[in-house]
Amino acid sequence: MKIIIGSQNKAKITAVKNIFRTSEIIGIQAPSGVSDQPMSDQETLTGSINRARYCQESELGVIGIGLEGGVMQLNHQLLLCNWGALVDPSGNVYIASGARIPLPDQITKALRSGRELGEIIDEFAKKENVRHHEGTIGILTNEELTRSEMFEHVVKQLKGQYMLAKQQYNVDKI
Ligand SMILES: O=P(O)(O)OP(=O)(O)OP(=O)(O)OC[C@H]1O[C@@H](n2cnc3c(O)ncnc32)[C@H](O)[C@@H]1O
Ligand SMILES: [Mg+2]
Repeated sequence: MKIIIGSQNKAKITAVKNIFRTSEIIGIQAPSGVSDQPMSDQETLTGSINRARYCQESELGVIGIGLEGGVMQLNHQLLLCNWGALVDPSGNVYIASGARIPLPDQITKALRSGRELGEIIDEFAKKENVRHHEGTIGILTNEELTRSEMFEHVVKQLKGQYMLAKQQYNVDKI
């Protein structure tokens, strides 16, 4: 079955390809409908659902996947957060979140001044395009966990929920 991902980010596309090995998979630009830098779990989740729905509705009979990175506040601290959504050919929505990790004060301050994490982390790590490679999660975990590995966990949770629903309710036929 064809899968359309709402992003052209390499780390996101690699994650989906590594989990759905046999399907035809493409990435397209899809509007998240939220800010470029989501600042809460709710906003990040909404962005992933909007992207997944847009992709699913762009072609008949396909699966749409949206993966969205953001930050959220917990106990006066900002944490990196990630959400994913899968919309199946019948329009059912499955959601899952990824690993979370606190952001250093220096990054939190820059985010609170309105800048995007993608840009801040490049400065912090003295690298270019971190968002397409190891990601913020990779930099902050000394590369123990990369951005595409983290998204692989999210995609596994999405795929698993969808496969279970398919077995139990034959969702694609509803
Ligand atoms: O092209 P898209 O799919 O939008 O990919 P993106 O890298 O911009 O990723 P998101 O929109 O999902 O993430 C929102 C913001 O948070 C940043 N971000 C989130 N998680 C990150 C990570 O692990 N590494 C680097 N940047 C991250 C990202 O660069 C954006 O500024
Ligand atoms: Mg983005």
